[in-house]
Amino acid sequence: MEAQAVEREGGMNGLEKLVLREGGWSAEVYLYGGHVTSWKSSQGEELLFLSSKALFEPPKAIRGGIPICFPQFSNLGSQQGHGFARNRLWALDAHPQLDPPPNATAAFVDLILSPSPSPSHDDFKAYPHSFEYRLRVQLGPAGLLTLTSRVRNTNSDGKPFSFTFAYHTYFSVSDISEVRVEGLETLDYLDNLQDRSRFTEQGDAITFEGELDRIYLEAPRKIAILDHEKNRTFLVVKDGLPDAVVWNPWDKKAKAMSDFGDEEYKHMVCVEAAAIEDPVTLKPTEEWTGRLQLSLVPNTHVGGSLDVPNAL
Ligand SMILES: O=P(O)(O)OC[C@H]1O[C@@H](O)[C@H](O)[C@@H](O)[C@@H]1O
Repeated sequence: MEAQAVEREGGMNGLEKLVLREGGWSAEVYLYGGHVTSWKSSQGEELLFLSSKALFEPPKAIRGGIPICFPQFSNLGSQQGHGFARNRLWALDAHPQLDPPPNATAAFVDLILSPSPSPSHDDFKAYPHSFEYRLRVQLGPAGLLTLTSRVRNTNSDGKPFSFTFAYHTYFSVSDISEVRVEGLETLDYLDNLQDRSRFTEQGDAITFEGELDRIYLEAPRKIAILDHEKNRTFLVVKDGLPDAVVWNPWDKKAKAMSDFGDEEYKHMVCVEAAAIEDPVTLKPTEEWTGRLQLSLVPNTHVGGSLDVPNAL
């Protein structure tokens, strides 16, 4: 369903996108991947990182914005890396099952990942389950960007299924060496650069001096990304998503990625709200909801009094 402040436009390479506008802010969502590629402040400043080399060429995932990793995070299973949702064409959801937001000024769009394909389709062979995946992207007052994912098991064979998941958000930052991620201190993490061995975070914040690729376990609901140079903080609020991934490829890996500029690692950081260590398991008719809320606040530490909208 499209609210009034939403327009359908042609995007890169003829791929369709939806543009949400609210109070001078805007966000863009491609049907390809159900992928948010832009979130701009009322000053017109882009807040998400999108690579200048992003391809917008199916079946390659778009490098930047907010890819959706489903039904598998990374290579944790037999699926393609980060699952198939980010490189499928989603559709507008004609029958959204969420009520319109109570705030009448919010712009929102409801998408659905095409219902499970026939048994002969490669996706079904890789993930032989019937599901409905509905995504609402909403832009509210003061630019609050909310992504709500709802996955329902529609298997008629009585079988449960499991998945891992991440909102793989790429944030735009002025200079990665000046960035602090707060809220993950003292947590256990799995280090993707060391065979996912388990460690405990020792620092009082995460800072970046080289490649970093970690899955923080049972992370708190709020995580802050402080950008000193810009004097601003991104606030990530997650519900239904216990874990958090922090990733920066740094110079060597940046050079090895064909859809990423050699120097672009300096201006991005991924902080991903995720469900990884304990996969989500749904019995038939059961539904899971995972919600991500992004907002921008003046430089604030995560312990401070931040205005966080209600939980699920
Ligand atoms: O290149 P991809 O498939 O988009 O993945 C990018 C990165 O995604 C992160 O979530 C992973 O932790 C990294 O290991 C990975 O390199």
